[in-house]
Amino acid sequence: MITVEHVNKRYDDFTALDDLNIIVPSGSLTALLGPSGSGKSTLLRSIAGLEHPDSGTITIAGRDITGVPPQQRGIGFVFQHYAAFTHMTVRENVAFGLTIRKQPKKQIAAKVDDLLGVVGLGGFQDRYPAQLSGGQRQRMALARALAIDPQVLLLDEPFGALDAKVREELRRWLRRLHREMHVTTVLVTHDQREALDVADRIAVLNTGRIEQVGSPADLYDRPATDFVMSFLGQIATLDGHPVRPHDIRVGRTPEMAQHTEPGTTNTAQVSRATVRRVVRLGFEVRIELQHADTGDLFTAQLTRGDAESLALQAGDTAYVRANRVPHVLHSARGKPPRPAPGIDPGTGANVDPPA
Ligand SMILES: Nc1ncnc2c1ncn2[C@@H]1O[C@H](COP(=O)(O)OP(=O)(O)OP(=O)(O)O)[C@@H](O)[C@H]1O
Repeated sequence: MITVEHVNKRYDDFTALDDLNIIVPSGSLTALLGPSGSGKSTLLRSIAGLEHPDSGTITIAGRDITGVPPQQRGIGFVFQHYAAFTHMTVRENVAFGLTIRKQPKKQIAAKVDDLLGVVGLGGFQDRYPAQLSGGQRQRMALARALAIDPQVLLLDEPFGALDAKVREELRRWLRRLHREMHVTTVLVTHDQREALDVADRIAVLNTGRIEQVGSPADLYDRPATDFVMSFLGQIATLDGHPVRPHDIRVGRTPEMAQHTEPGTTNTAQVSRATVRRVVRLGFEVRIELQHADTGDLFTAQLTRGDAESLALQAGDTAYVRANRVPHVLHSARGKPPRPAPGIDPGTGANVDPPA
């Protein structure tokens, strides 16, 4: 478990971390998610020992590491642009941390072969970094970070420089790797989709503070603040209520839009709108609509099947209704948070109920 308590970090008169508290449970894959400049990297680098907080404490597995040098913290670190040793082979790069720790050669060779297999680079051991693709280089970086059996793995936008398809593959791969190895992992990302895809816990940062920590479903369905709600996924406003685009029911008639899922109640009203544009994106279809009464523009997201059976086109009239409105726990930061079950009112962190 990593605990960060009352950590402050200023750069001149700029506050990068503002009395920040977070608990990262052992074995979790926690994403630090937030807009640019919210302090994600500063927090990660403080855990790594590459930045020194002005005040506060950081512990790993109960040990206060606040003043401990990075190499003695038991951490593996991977950056967006991995600084590989270009004159060393993949094998030598991965072995580096073990070689400088003067482990027996045979043991190192066995460990490195094992890790290269784990990251899917078996057979690439004699190549040089320049002979690898960007995705392969990042996997080599992961193998190198894992070689020292770290207690904690810290990843700073590790796939940020790669194209979308490779990123997606590596996310899936990271998820699997984490399932197999259970190393407590903290991943910095500004990409909400990446956080939702990969992490089992997400901490949303804003201006150097944690807005909320919880499972992806917690944050998505029960955002603690407006900021979390708007940051995690798109939000449309329908009749004054925030609603996720895929929670808008669209019909050709008021009755179709009125339909309520069995077992749910819904008091939202049906509104009339005009279809402005229909955008097909893979299996999803986005329908851009304009509210007939207010003139507001908003987007509904449908599956391709639903969209095809509706066959709406630009200019058509549609009827819409919010199927489900996210429940924001407290509407703005700074107001005393209403303690909700499972939320620590002091830190905003989610507290798992005792087993
Ligand atoms: N060495 C530094 N000197 C001065 N200001 C810094 C320094 N490092 C970071 N900052 C500032 O602290 C703030 C937080 O930076 P940080 O890199 O932690 O943000 P981030 O959330 O990781 O952003 P990004 O997603 O853009 O990397 C930023 O406004 C940044 O300009």
